[in-house]
Amino acid sequence: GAGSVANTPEAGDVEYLAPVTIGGQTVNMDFDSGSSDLWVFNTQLSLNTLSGHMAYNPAQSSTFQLLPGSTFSISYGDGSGAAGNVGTDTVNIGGATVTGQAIELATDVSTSFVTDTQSTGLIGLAFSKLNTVKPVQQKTFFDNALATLPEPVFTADLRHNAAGTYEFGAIDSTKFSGPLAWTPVNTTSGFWQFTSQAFAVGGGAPSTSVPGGQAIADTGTTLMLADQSVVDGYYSQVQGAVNNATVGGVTFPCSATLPDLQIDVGGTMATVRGDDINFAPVDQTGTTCFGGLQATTVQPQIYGDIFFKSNFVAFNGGNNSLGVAPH
Ligand SMILES: O=C(CN1CCCCC1)Nc1ccc2c(c1)OCO2
Repeated sequence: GAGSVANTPEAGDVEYLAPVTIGGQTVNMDFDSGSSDLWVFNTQLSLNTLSGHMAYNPAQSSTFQLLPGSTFSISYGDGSGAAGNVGTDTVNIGGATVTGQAIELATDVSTSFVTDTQSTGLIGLAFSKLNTVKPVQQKTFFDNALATLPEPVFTADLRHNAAGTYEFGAIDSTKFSGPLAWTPVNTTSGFWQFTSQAFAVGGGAPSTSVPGGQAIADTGTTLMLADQSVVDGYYSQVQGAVNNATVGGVTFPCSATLPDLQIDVGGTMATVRGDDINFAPVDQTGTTCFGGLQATTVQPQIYGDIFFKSNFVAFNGGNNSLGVAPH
């Protein structure tokens, strides 16, 4: 059946966590449409590493089974990572249930995960070809659930400083306004990748083509990482915006009024609210603010939580497409 869980933003909308029940144990996890491993803090880790975290205890689960000789090792674009061994267990997310789901048990996690005590790990929702388990690659929760879901979809409803929803198997049309604009997804890279070739600022004239012209929908990335041409075009319309090498990106006066950004999603222009592009102050006085739109030199572009706060997104694993609508 379908499943629906509330998600909760950590302070500053840095990441969005939602409850996952693994072998009867409910833990809060980071749902990440930009990766394809489900890994958890667990009782193999040292007490220092576990301090402040919830942890999955496979010994307490009657349905856990070790996958002898299986290991995983994952590293993310921000340089963080985790590694360990692997078993299977029953996973239930708001009623959507998968038996025999690969549960990757970290025996090593990088610092940013240790300090992020609200997160018990990640649930990857990109395509299974990116899964890092060896010697036999494993499937994501969504991939395993596809055949049994009423509809082959999951949806992300992320909000600024407020609870939202992750839903599996149904599209709740009360969560967005107007029709969903559907775009085909290119699954070659293993991401939810689509064409994004133009942008406009504050309702101005659309740009011409953006180099590379590809983007991925990534709930696991906090910001919106776009081509330099988009970043330059947008912040040229923000008084006092500067590239601030000290803090590592574009900042502007917190008092600035930020224009909306219109961005191409498979031929339809989606809007990112200017308010959401004012991400956070970088100083104690709240004078200088850090932009939610930043440049990436790698391709594809990465449309993270800044994009999702203005747009409800449906991920269709039946026909490999994305549906986007304002919310
Ligand atoms: O690494 C991530 C997302 N990642 C998801 C798992 C938790 C830790 C953060 N995003 C990211 C951050 C910076 C990047 C990048 C991707 O690609 C280039 O620079």
